[in-house]
Amino acid sequence: MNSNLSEALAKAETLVEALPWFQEFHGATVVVKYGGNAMVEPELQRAFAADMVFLRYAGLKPVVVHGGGPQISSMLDKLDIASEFKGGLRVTTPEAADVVRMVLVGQVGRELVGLINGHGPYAVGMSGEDAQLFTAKRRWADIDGEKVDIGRVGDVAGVNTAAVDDLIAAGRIPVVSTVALDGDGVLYNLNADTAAGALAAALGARKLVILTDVEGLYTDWPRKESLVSQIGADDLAALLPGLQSGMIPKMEACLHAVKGGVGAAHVIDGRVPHSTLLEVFTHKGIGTMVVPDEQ
Ligand SMILES: Nc1ncnc2c1ncn2[C@@H]1O[C@H](COP(=O)(O)OP(=O)(O)O)[C@@H](O)[C@H]1O
Ligand SMILES: CC(=O)N[C@@H](CCC(=O)OP(=O)(O)O)C(=O)O
Repeated sequence: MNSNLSEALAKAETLVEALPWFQEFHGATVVVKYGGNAMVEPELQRAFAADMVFLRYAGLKPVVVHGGGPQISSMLDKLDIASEFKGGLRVTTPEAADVVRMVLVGQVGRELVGLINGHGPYAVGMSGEDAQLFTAKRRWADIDGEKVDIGRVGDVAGVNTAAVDDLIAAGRIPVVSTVALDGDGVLYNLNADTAAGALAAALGARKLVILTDVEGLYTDWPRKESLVSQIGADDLAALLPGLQSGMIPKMEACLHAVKGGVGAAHVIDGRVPHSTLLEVFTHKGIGTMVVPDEQ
């Protein structure tokens, strides 16, 4: 067999390997959370945008929720506004909340919408404020069992999926920026993992996929051998109090999603190009998978 033909056959095998997953996930809603740390390379952003369009053409219904922590930090630095994290959440003054909205809605969200729409008229950006997608309520950080005031940081008090449902029904790819108002119209900064978990549960999504800058969850961070490939909801709940920094909202979101009826929640390495496709369409998947307890 000549080398051109064997190369072509290898490609055909890759496509055929994906067939069961195309069948399994046809018509399924998948919420993909794209973390700010996984979008620092332009090439990775382009690959991510192509993957979302691929999912759509493969018959899935992707909904993107994006972060932008590093991008917010860099804008706050430029504006000389101090910022720190407590329990994985940014302490947010009213002034910082305006910057968070400006960066997430006006910059990061726009860039992703533009990249996806390089492939056709699919992406529509929206903020948690639009059509009351999210209603916020004040959130405190939990530091060693103590409630700590972190300002304008919101938890999700309610999700109204109507506008997202409309966009999905029209064949669009919603791209969600995670700021929201409370009942009095006060602006809150929602952690993007938290918002993605809540949205996945409210939509009855089949999967939540969280792209970050690490291979997955380590039970004993950063010991390499402690990387978890699969964990049940109860075991994860037992592990949560011992987790640190950015992993806290991520794993809380996974737990919230699977407890809320989502089939599985994954934390995967967004530094790997096309990691979402590898997760959805290959036998082994990648990263850490959180499953409901009955599995
Ligand atoms: N147990 C853990 N397992 C994996 N990563 C961890 C763990 N504890 C802390 N981390 C840190 O969490 C980071 C991911 O969170 P974060 O920086 O908030 O990412 P993102 O911008 O994708 O939301 C990793 O880069 C890693 O440094
Ligand atoms: C309350 C809180 O921490 N909000 C986050 C919102 C952005 C985010 O979650 O971005 P990543 O997904 O890139 O971490 C922040 O201000 O950084």
